[in-house]
Amino acid sequence: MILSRNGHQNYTMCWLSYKPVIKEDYPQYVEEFLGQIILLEKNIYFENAANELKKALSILFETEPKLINASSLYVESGIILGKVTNENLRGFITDVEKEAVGEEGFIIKVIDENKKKYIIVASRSEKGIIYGIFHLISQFRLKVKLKELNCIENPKTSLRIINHWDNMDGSIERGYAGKSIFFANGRIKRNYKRIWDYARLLASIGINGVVINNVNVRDKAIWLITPKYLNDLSKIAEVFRLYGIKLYLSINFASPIYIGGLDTADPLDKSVQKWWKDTVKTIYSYIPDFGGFLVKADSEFNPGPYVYGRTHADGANMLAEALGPYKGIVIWRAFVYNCLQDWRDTKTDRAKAAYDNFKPLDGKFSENVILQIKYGPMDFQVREPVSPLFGAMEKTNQMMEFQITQEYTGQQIHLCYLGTLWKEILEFDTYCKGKGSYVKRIVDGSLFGRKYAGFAGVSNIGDSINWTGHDLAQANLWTFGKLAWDPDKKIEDIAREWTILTFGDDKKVVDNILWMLLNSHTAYEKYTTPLGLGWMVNPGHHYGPNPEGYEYSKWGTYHRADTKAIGVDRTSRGTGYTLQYSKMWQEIFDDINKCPEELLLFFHRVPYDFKLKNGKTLIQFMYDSHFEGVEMVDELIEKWEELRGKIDEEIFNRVHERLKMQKEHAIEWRDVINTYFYRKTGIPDEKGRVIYP
Ligand SMILES: CO[C@H]1[C@H](O)[C@@H](O)[C@H](O)O[C@@H]1C(=O)O
Repeated sequence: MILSRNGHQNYTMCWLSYKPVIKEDYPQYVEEFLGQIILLEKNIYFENAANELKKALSILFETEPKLINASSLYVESGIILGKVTNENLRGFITDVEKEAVGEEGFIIKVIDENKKKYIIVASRSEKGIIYGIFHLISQFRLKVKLKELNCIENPKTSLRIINHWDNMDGSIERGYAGKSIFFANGRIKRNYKRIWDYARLLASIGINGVVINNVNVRDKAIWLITPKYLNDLSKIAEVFRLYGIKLYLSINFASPIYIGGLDTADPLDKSVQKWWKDTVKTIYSYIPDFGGFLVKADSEFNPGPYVYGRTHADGANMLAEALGPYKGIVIWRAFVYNCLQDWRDTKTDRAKAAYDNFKPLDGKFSENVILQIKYGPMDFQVREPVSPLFGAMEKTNQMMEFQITQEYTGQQIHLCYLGTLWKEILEFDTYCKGKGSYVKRIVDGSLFGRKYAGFAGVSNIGDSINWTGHDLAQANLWTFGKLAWDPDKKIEDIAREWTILTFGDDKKVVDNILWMLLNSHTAYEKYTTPLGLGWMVNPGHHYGPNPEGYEYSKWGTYHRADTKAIGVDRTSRGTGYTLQYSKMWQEIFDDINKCPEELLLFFHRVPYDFKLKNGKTLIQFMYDSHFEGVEMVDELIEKWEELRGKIDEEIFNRVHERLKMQKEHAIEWRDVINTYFYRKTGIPDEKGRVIYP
């Protein structure tokens, strides 16, 4: 539902757009249990959670539940909010249950006795209660039965952070949903209402941290860590805090030079160390629960410790020491590679860079440093193997970096649901400690017993009416949060829940949208760069096909197609990239017949007449894949058109428009890529379809 244009709110609330439930559909517990909200704790976090609940109930069930601040339980029914340790809950929550609720977790427990009818939502701390309340609200909306409300939930990961690549002029690097909600014209915006609603959206999916500025920290953004901006930042932090979310900032490693007037940023220099300590102290005087720094160092022209002949551990640990006393953390990105390569150099392999730079530093990072690693070794392509760093650094805290914004996956013009890909990544078994060494167990910290671990997602939101440009791209944000909370959750369930909460539970609506989501990544992969090929995009903005767009440039992303073969030999006989994996995967990836086919061209140089598993030649597979991909877009459009009249008209039309653009651009991909291969090889399509000469 779009809210008033001339009024206050000109944006939707995505999956939090509550609609009244029709009376006949009211669950039987509405009358008996939802008459009042009983607040057992007196603090703003619990009060805020109670207000969220009250607001939701009043829309969903047209009730006006009374809000009772109580120090004892004198009423006989209602929803109770309290801490698990609250005296009044003794007798209702067992010791075992109490123990099972962690720092950010919650329990929902139904008491259905003769005289007592309670739904208890209890958390250990101020942080967990908002998660519990949002969970309960969504259970109501999903029409979950009374008995099934009982649950204990704890996030499996400690860090669930959104990374904004927002610049202070209001632009967003790789943003496809409008302008920044945080910055404009070199200043911090004061639109707390939108930030408030953003905090609500994030808390409802379990996010607990947000980095609001771009990792490329330039110009004015370098000064965000100074009193010039800290006052305004503290206001933003205050809004987020209410929803259990900590504020983090990206920093420029050379700040001591830019801001401090020093002539070095050498991490081992005493004056540099002191400068950072003073700066951090000032930050915490404004924002007492400041999360910490995110750092892109020695990467794509950003300064870093290499400039001074120091290691990344030297750099990260210096900052960690400054932040440590305040429980702050340093999130250090592993996206470090040579971006001044020469295409004639076939020895350097960009895929090897992260491992080569960081593996030797395992065990050298301080306790409050976390290495943030992109899911694959290159750069968020439609398909890449899992980065070999996962599993290779037993003594280092690690985080998974996913790109929610669709830089290489259709820029929110194309529907490309990323949950299916992310799930595959998380389920990958690295074998680093034998069978069962899943990526999800590395990034939740359990495999190596790390306290700090988790997920970072590059934001796909902006100030557009629906936050994400493409309405269905909201599903990517939702899914990121849900997977970060619990990487074991089934992806179909995550997608289904989003669909119902966003569009209602009409069977056709749910079936069709679910099909669209779950098949869209496959479609995109088929009509763009299948088999692990990747890239082939227009340089700079990265939208649309350009087979040799990056082929002779400095960025090191070559596919090296000639008239006979395509792909890079990354086996132990080639660049040696496969040697970065555990023995078992080395052998599989090394062998062209065992290598998972969807990654074939990532690992191997393959002749066009090579026979794939289904008997097709590589070239014929390429042609077929591109035609099939476009046909799948036709199906996406069909599925959507069947929902006309069942979906809010404005949203329907917006998505419809984008799907039509997707079709047009998918055709362009198909024709440009197929033509490229036809020209290279001279081999015609055996089905005789039109491939442009
Ligand atoms: C923020 O810079 C981005 C850059 O825009 C993007 O094209 C590249 O993929 O990755 C960089 C990174 O992840 O640092």
